[in-house]
Order: sequence, then C-alpha cells, then structure tokens
Amino acid sequence: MTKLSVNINKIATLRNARGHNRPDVLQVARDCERFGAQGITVHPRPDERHIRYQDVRDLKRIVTTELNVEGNPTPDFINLVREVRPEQVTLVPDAPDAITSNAGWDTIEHQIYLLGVVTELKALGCRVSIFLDPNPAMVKAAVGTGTDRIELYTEAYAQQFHADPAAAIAPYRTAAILAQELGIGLNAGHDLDMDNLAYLKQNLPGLAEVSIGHALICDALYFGLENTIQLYRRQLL
Ligand SMILES: CC(=O)[C@@H](O)[C@H](O)COP(=O)(O)O
Ligand SMILES: NCC(=O)COP(=O)(O)O
Repeated sequence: MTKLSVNINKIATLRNARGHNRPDVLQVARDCERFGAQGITVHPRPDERHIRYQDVRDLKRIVTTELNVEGNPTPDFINLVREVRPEQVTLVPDAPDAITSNAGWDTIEHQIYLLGVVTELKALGCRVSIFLDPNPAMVKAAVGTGTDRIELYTEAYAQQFHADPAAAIAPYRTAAILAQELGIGLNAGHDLDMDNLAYLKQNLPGLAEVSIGHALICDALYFGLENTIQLYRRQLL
C-alpha cells in the first residue's frame, strides 16, 4: 500500500496572508485525516513563510496518523525535531532563499554529515528519509548514511510526464528497484498531481508514501478537500 501524506504548507500560506488564524492549520490537518489522509507533511522554512515552527509543535499534539517534517537540518531545524520528535523527518538540502525544493542530496559528498544527522534523528525515534534525485550513484551512497528511506524528488518526472511518460518514469523505476535491492524504503514527492500519480504508483515497486501539497490544495479549490483527498487516494490503489 502506498500512503498519502497531505502537505499543508499552502494552508499556512493562506493563513499568513492575513495575520489571523483563518484557515486554521490545525483544524485542516484534523480534517485531512478525517477525509482519508494517512499522514500530514509540513516543511517549515527558515523564514517561516508558510509553516511556522510553532505549527510543528502544535501539529505533533493533534496529528493521529503520522507527522512528516521536511527540511534542511540546520541547528534550528534539528532543535525543533529534538523537541517535537515527529514520526518521520525528511532531510532536504534546500537553500534558505529557495522558492521551493529544487534538488536532492549529493549522498557521496555529504555522506559523513548525513550519517551524523540520521544517527541522531533515529536515536530520537524518528524514521528518516533523504530527498534524492533518481540517480543510482546517489541511491547506493544513501545506504552509507543509515537512512531508513529515500524520497525521490519527482519534479523532473512531473515535467516530462505529459510529453513522454515512459521516458519520464524510467530513471525513477531504476532507482526504485535499486532501493528495494539495497533494503531502503521508498517515498516520492514534489509536483505530483491527479494526472501523474497513478502512473508513478504503477511503475515504482515498493512505493511506501507520497507527500503531495501544491496540486492537491489547488484541486481542493474546485472539488473540495474531502473529495480531492479521496480522488488522490484512489490513484494509489
Ligand atoms: C521536499 C519537497 O519536495 C517540497 O516539495 C516541499 O515540501 C514543498 O515545499 P514548499 O511548499 O515550500 O514549496
Ligand atoms: N515532499 C513533497 C511534498 O511534501 C509536497 O510537494 P508538492 O506537492 O507541494 O510539490
């Protein structure tokens, strides 16, 4: 089974536009779970432009599925994770000024650093996932970091999907099979949507979880949050 973790960053973007508490990020997280989300993902960025560190603390109290916290393991981020201890931490090498995540880790160059971070987070009881491009050398080197899972960065897949789905999925399928052979769990995310999700699921063996935010929240404007979560879940059957 592939789980759907709903990324609620964009709910916080909307809330922050007015400085009040509408929409209420915590209530939306509860409702996402009630509507079928099997996890809640957030990516607090250093400028707190959407999810704030306090949101992460509050979400940990109310999320009943799994809380997945994504981010670059800066000292502030690590301190937050030490305090909150989410079920899963996804390490993403994003620059503070990046508009959104735009690359996976170089697990060869940063292997020793990642090993230290992963070891600490696992000792806290968190499952750890490392955001990666579908590059076999990076998947192989991820083993040396001790990570539980990798999250394949799917922007390139999403971009190529409509023009040539077979070519778009090929490197991801190779990476997924390799991860399985190496005994690493597999997640995927970024720019997944209602069009490209089922094909991804069908072609990636062992896909444990997808985290989806931007497109899902956009679709919810038209279809409503409950219908949209159910529609996305159906793509994963
Ligand atoms: C790690 C990842 O892929 C991101 O997609 C992310 O969580 C989205 O972040 P933004 O909502 O800030 O674009
Ligand atoms: N890890 C990816 C994620 O949480 C959501 O990415 P997106 O759907 O907002 O592109």
